[in-house]
Amino acid sequence: MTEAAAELPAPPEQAGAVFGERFADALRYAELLADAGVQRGLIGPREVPRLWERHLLNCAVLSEVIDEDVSVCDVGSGAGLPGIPLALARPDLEITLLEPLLRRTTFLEEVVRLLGLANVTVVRGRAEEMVGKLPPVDVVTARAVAPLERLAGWGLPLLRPHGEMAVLKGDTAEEELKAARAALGRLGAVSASVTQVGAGVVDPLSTVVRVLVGESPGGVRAATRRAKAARASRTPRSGGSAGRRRR
Ligand SMILES: C[S@@+](CC[C@H](N)C(=O)[O-])C[C@H]1O[C@@H](n2cnc3c(N)ncnc32)[C@H](O)[C@@H]1O
Repeated sequence: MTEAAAELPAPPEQAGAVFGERFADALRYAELLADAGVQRGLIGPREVPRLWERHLLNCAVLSEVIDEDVSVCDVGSGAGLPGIPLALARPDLEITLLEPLLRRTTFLEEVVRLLGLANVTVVRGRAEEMVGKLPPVDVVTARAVAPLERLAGWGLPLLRPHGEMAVLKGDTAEEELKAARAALGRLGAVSASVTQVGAGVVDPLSTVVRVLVGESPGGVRAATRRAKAARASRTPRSGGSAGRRRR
């Protein structure tokens, strides 16, 4: 065991109720973060003593704003936060962990395999390059990835119509939302609010910015682009790849 891993505290009492029958896997995930996660520079050694409260539980309580049996894409998942705690607390969710860095996706794939997380898929890529490549999801989650306005530009186009982005934010949540409101509207958001979750589990509570989209997630321009792409894929073009395939 590394020096950092030795600093991992016993799980708090609430962890049993939050992770239920997957509590042993949550314990294993905390150990993996404290050990391999720190060794590979995916999480700072100073985070280890507060892994449970600040990371696993803080992320798992995001499940309070997520409906049953929906698909989720965790953008910029890093070492699996909030995606892995969510998948452990909510086996009913279909979760995609989207992360561009190979070192991190390698760790995520190892975690998924070691914990046998059948409801999790790891995809390597940048969110803004995944529109049209990933099936649209019901919910996009994120934590510590980018300021809200930029994140919305990446995350909202990944949603299906009437989907929701639920982002864990710190004290700046209200401020960021205020600054991003106009941009959110252009991106197809129909409502946005700040809420707190985790009563009885985490103290302080976790702050979540919730952004709901309407019929055109990603905004009018993105909807037009998608419609054009769909038309192009249906229309065989002479000299195009469809034509070549037929010969
Ligand atoms: C500070 S880390 C946060 C990781 C994790 N969400 C957490 O809370 O611990 C930011 C992560 O966002 C990823 N990222 C940065 N730009 C991205 C993009 N355009 N699309 C998807 N992920 C991105 C980075 O590779 C990194 O893993």
